[in-house]
Amino acid sequence: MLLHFTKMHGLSNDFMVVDLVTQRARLDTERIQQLANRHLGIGFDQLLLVEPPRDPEMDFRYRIFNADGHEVENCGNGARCFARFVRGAGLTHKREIRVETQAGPLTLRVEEDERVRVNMGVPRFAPEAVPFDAPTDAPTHTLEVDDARWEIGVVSMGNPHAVLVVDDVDSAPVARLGPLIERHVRFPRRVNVGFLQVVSRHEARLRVFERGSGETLACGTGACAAVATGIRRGLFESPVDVHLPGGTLTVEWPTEDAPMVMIGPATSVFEGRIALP
Ligand SMILES: N[C@H](CCC[C@H](N)C(=O)O)C(=O)O
Repeated sequence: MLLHFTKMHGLSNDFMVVDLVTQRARLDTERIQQLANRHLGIGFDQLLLVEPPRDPEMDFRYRIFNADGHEVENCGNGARCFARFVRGAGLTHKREIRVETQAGPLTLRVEEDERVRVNMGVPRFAPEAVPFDAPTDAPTHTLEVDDARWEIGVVSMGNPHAVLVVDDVDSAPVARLGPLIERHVRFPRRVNVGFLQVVSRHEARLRVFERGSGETLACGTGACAAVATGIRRGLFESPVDVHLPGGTLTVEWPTEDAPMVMIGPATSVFEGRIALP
């Protein structure tokens, strides 16, 4: 069978988007790994599946798979691409779109300028919500990695994030520390790892070593995690512009019990078809 897909990106975090409302396909872990391969397949950081909702209150079901083929709870850059995809594909004409994810409901709003505003929900710091092995939800935790002790912020944006503050993201040990923290024993479901440089109270630079995909050029939930842990550590005030290698996201979090809002672009690159056995 021929599977139709659209290649998209959010600040260079790239996705294969598949409409499973009007198509049928079974994509198992091995097949997703093959499709993610940048030499032998299509190549992407994540696969996004558009499915009919199970909850009648929702417009769509939004499923996310990392390049390693495993399904995950949330993807912020993907949510923006999802919103623009379903409108571009004529699956909805709404500007405010409600989607169900593994992490719960998300509200996506396509603005007049085609940027997308995503209500990312309330960040959760309780260790059991991440999950993370720690006695309390303190603003920072000490993690022993590579014979050194690192102070990290830990938060769930639906998916797990650990955030380290560094002096300069350009020289941060992303390639060395990223994989070690991603698979650290205290994170039973692994973790996304953010390397955060504080520029001012309203500005940050960030690189993210993503769980299941490696370093990406942008990470939406990572930007939210950096702001959430940063505000809790007294480093930022809302709103915060987060500069990632692929571009800038604006993150708003007016009070600790309020939902976090992320605003940014979403871009379609090409449409394609690929033969599946
Ligand atoms: N690697 C993430 C999923 C994709 C998140 C990222 N691409 C974003 O924009 O939020 C995880 O395993 O939780």
